[in-house]
Amino acid sequence: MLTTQNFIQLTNYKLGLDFARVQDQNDAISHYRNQFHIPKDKHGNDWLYFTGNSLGLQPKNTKKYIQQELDDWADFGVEGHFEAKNPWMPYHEFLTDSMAKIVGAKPIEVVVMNTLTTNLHLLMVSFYQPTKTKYKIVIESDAFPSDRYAVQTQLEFHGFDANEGLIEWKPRKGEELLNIEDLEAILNEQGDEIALLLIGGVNYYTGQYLDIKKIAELGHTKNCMVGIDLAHGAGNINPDLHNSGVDFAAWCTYKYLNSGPGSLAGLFVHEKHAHNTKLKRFAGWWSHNKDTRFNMRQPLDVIPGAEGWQLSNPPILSMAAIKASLDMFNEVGMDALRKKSEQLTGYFEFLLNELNNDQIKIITPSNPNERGCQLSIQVKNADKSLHKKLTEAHIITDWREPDVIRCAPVPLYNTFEDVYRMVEKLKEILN
Ligand SMILES: Cc1ncc(COP(=O)(O)O)c(C=O)c1O
Ligand SMILES: Nc1ccccc1C(=O)C[C@H](N)C(=O)O
Repeated sequence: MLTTQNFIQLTNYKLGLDFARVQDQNDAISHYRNQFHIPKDKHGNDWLYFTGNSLGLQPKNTKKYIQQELDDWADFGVEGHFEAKNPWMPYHEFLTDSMAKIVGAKPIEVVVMNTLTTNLHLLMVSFYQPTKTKYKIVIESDAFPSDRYAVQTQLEFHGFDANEGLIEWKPRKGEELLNIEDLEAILNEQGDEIALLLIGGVNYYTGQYLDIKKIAELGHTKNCMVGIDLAHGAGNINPDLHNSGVDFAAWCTYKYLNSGPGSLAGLFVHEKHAHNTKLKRFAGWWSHNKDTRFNMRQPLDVIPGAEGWQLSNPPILSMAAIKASLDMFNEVGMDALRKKSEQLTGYFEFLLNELNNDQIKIITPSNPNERGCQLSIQVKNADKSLHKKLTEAHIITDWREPDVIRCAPVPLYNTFEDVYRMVEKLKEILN
């Protein structure tokens, strides 16, 4: 596998456009790019799209999958719940096995439902059970704002002061990345007061992929519940959720899982909690035993496992888009994706380092085991003009305040040539 180190050893090799093209020719999964709509400029040239970490591109099959459900709705009305080609009553079950594979879970641990922040709240209803003395929540200091707001309002909902109850796991002074030893220190000092750790598995800003298993071990040693936000992890890295031992996790499907803007989210509850019917939860009729759901007037009989956290009958049109994407993931497999991803991002990192420009600094870890595909490029004395110039050249990255351009070469549809051209343009703008 080509890592950054390999690239550096390849000193005799011209690492320019020719190299990028050879890499693309040798890429075993390059044909998947043709299965996506790639936005184009007015001359018909493909944009260089590096924002799959915000909104993944549309698979060409998505329309067909949604059209199938529209046709079945037209043809069968309510009977589509049973008569549709993919009957709507169990539709979410068609997504479970593929989704479980993507995050390394057992099928009983996974369900697709709601949206990410909604799922985090529902999971906290069950897994944030504070007492008067053990009530604090740890998040990473630069958690995505939605997670921070969710946690603050959970604290307030339970009658605690959100400032006092929230503990931030911070990078050390002058650094951007988190150290697991610092989380350990927080737990050693305040573990008796901490009820929950809710951590972004891959940080949205730095792209740092944290050691989820270690976080779970540390949290559990102090009897804390451990939850992971996998928004930037699902479809990007292999989080091995079941073996990690985390209690719960949630993620969206519109980033690396290419399921469309605002699409439904994933939820994971570890098998060890699957049969604990005593866990508090907010329920709805979709939490209830499928065999007796339509008998009506029944006391709640919760489905074991993740499905028992569902509330409502789900939006099938959104699920159809998820199915289109997951069928592709199932075919390609996370191992092949990760393999290419490490090469593609390694190449990107190499080219950026070759620029040798002290105005820019990659803040994402250089160890492939501590990152997904995203590189976050900090720009000294930044204003947004660099990002604007890239966008004007149809190189789509995103800008995150105060000074970072996030750039995610996605192995399913980005090429080595995309990466090469992006860095060439960056060089031109910086000079
Ligand atoms: C880490 C993280 N958490 C939460 C969210 C919010 O997700 P949603 O709007 O789907 O609830 C996002 C992205 O929007 C995110 O990246
Ligand atoms: N859903 C969106 C809608 C509009 C604009 C951005 C988003 C994002 O997903 C942002 C992403 N979570 C991020 O890491 O910045």
